[in-house]
Amino acid sequence: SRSSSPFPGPGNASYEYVVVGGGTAGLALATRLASAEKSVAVVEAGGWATEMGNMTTVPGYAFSNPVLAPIEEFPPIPLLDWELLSQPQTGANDRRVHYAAGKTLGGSSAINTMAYHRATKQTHRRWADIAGHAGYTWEEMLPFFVKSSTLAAPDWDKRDTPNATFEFDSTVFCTGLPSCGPLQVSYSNWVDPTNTWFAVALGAIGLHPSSLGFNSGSLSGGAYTTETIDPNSATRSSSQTSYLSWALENTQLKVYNRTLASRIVFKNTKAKGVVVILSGGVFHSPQLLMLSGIGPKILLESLDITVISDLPGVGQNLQDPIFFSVQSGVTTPSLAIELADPNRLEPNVESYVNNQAGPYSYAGGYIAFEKLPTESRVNFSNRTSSLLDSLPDDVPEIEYLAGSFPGTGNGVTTVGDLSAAVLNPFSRGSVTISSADAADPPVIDMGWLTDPADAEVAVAAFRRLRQAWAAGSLDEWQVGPEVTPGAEVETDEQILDYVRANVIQIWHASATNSMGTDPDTGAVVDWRAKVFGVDGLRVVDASVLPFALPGHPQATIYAFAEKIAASILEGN
Ligand SMILES: Cc1cc2nc3c(=O)[nH]c(=O)nc-3n(C[C@H](O)[C@H](O)[C@H](O)COP(=O)(O)OP(=O)(O)OC[C@H]3O[C@@H](n4cnc5c(N)ncnc54)[C@H](O)[C@@H]3O)c2cc1C
Repeated sequence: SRSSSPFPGPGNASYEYVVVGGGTAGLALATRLASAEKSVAVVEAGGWATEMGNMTTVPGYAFSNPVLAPIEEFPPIPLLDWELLSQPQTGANDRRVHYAAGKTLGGSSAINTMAYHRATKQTHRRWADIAGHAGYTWEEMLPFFVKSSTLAAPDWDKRDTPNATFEFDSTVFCTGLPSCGPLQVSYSNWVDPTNTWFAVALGAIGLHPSSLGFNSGSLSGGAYTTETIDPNSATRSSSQTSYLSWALENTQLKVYNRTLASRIVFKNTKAKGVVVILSGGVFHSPQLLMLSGIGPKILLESLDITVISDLPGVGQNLQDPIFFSVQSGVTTPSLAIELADPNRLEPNVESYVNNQAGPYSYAGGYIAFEKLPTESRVNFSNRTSSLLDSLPDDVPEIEYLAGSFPGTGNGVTTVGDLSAAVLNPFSRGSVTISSADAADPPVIDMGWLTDPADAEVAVAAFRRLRQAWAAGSLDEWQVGPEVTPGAEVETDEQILDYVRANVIQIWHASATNSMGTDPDTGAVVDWRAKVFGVDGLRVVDASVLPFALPGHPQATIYAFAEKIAASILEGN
């Protein structure tokens, strides 16, 4: 761990490649370019995540990190987080939401909740069609998923949960070879007992365990997820601990951290330096483009910013999957109880430190995906049905997640939480700027539930959650009536009110600089991630995904960074 940068300030140094943003994609890409003996500098606004002690390294803390607070009065954590606050969400009772975004080397990979899985085969087909390039098909992307990661099989002894064993597909990974990728992917060395129950409950409503897991191009049914956890130390694997650590030992990569990039400098329409690769993430990359004169002309002119390229799509098309839950009291042991009980502290710390196991080694467990069944769709409007029908066949509509929290009294020691995420939002948000100063935060509107189709899908998903709770398999374990929202919330209208009042983000916002073929239709970058209308500038991060990926995006963002690095090195 380091407490300060080993590198001097930028001065007049020059590089072949400058990567702006040392986050998930940025460090993966910079490492690959540096390992090919290119001169590369990374400019990162944040410092080192270890300045917050072990908050970001211990998997068991991933869900209790205060950075997750999605509320207007959130606790500031400037060493990790950009402290972004959204615009009032008109579709969610005008709430303003704190939206965590990693401000540290590693970016959001240093604060995320570590679930690792890939998208579906037809998601990649859709991406290839929109990008106008076959390089985004599953077959073409798989080598980059493999190149970025190393899989460790579950350690069944440490997991020690006989009813949570499963099959998985290791053929889509590199396992244990020296040439495997730096990102460590494994299964937690502990299982939250509540998850084993939820797996049964989801099975009872038709979401059966997948024998492949979620890394083989299919997202259907349930599985214990792979996580970005280093299996040897049971600590977080981020782009900093994996790629950057290696690069600092083995390449000439320069890192300028605690350095805020305020704009990209152009000579005519050519970015100064050989190539600038912008990797500031879904909110800051569009902000930096606009500050640099790339974006909607009318807006830029209104802020006295010289227009370099009039690209109306910059900051538009934001897609942000939402989620909400149904909760009941439960009687099983749980992560929440383990971490809250002072009597369990010593044995749990001992198990973690000496054996890399126990609750502190755990981040996330069982998740499930589905297209809503026919009976859930009967009340959909024709418009909603046809929007959903326009998605590829293998793209799930809903993700289910399980969790637990300390109890609420009245004999309830643990609250079991079943959540649903609406994966393909038809609502659109935006990122814009209110000044020409990089020190002012970007203006973020996620657009939650502003499209009625999302509201219909959310109500249907909510009813599926209740079906899972009611499926019978949870009876011996569930205590009392539903805690949240409670049985009085019954009609579609009441359910939607509850959703609007309580929905939060799952931190997977994307597509604010969408990839495509035609800037007139809102595309910002081409298939090589090159920005339209200028030279020497690419954007490589979650902002250029053409749409919200089904489920958790980090696996794809690493693979995408690998793909663009390879493409640059091939001269594309
Ligand atoms: C709380 C949370 C939980 C999540 N959980 C999961 C999960 O479990 N699984 C999953 O797959 N995905 C998860 N995600 C999503 C995933 O982590 C992100 O989509 C992904 O990490 C984004 O990568 P990126 O490269 O686009 O941006 P980031 O990793 O955010 O990197 C952007 C970097 O740019 C830097 N930067 C920005 N502006 C400037 C500037 N002006 N000057 C210098 N530097 C700048 C930032 O400090 C940051 O380091 C989660 C995200 C969050 C926030």
